[in-house]
Amino acid sequence: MKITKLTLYRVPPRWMFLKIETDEGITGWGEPVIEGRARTVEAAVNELSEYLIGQDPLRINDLWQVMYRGGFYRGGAILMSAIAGIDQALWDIKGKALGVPVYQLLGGLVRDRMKMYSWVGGDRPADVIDGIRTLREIGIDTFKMNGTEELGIIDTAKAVDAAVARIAEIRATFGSEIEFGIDFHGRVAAPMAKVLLRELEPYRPLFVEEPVLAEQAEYYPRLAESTSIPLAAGERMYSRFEFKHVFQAGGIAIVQPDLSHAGGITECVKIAAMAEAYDVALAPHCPLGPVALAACLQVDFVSHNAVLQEQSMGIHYNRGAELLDYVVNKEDFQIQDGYFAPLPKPGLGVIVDEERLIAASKAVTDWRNPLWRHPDGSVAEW
Ligand SMILES: O=C(O)[C@H](O)[C@@H](O)[C@@H](O)[C@H](O)CO
Ligand SMILES: [Mg+2]
Repeated sequence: MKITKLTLYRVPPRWMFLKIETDEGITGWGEPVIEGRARTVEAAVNELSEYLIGQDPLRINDLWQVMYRGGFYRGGAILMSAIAGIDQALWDIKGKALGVPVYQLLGGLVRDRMKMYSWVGGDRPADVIDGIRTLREIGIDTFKMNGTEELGIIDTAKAVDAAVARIAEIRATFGSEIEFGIDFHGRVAAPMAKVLLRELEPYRPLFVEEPVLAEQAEYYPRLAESTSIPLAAGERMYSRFEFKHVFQAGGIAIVQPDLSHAGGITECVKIAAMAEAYDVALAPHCPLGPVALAACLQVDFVSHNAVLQEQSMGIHYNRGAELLDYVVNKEDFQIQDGYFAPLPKPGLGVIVDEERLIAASKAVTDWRNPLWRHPDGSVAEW
């Protein structure tokens, strides 16, 4: 079998789909994208396609090494997201060629269903109580929300009180009937992370995510010493070679590699295995589309240490399209009592509505994350 063509579709809300065609008529889909830099990843995928056209798509490991090691400069968000989407599509092709879901190619199921969580509260966390109440009606009992708005390197007791009051209200309203993670989203600097973690301790969040920016990872073990709240990170780490430092230093209880940013299935199964060796849980990051989610689920169902799966249904970014809008087999992604079932179809398990993609790609705009500023006019972490 040989790869014949790569086609990219940038579509609302902020996703990009990659179709890889072969000379045997089997097509694979991937979702290579960096939210807000889709055109940059598009260029990277087009450059990498030079190594792929004419090659055997079943030699995923070799193609991965060529894409990673073939360039003198490697790693980082753009190149690893381009590799990730291509890798997803190659696994999709392989599963379809052999007539089995990808999880079968990775050793089979370690669980019968996978726990998921939903976002509530939006960019500036608000209305989380109503959001939780609505989602509980469809059986979802695990949530994530942003912990704060903009926060200074050193900020006020008032800002801390606002962040804590929101969480206190959740526990006061729902008790321990629900669970929730709090995403600091990299908005919190190390000094304030310590303060917030201490103040949030009594409310026992399931985890605090990105307690500081990935580039401040050396603080993870120190912050972990100061709290019993499990710390989570990983969406802005892009390969085993970044995660290994986090595993060695300790402090992170849950790693969250993004299947569309950290080199794809080939890389993320390796990260999952490394995490297991360090007794670290896996909770793949996935605020993106259905192909990214399908790739996550394929890894979840073969990883003993997978504990939670993010998905973007109802997320505040999905303006212009919802998670399953481009999916034909929507029924396979149905959530039952807060869990996903294994995707039954060959490959990644998602049947893409290409006609819908083509139409949507004609009206796509370039999504950008907000540029926030502090009251003094300096740039704030979003
Ligand atoms: O946890 C999450 O989903 C992420 O922090 C998410 O909010 C960001 O990755 C966002 O997609 C960046 O544009
Ligand atoms: Mg996050």
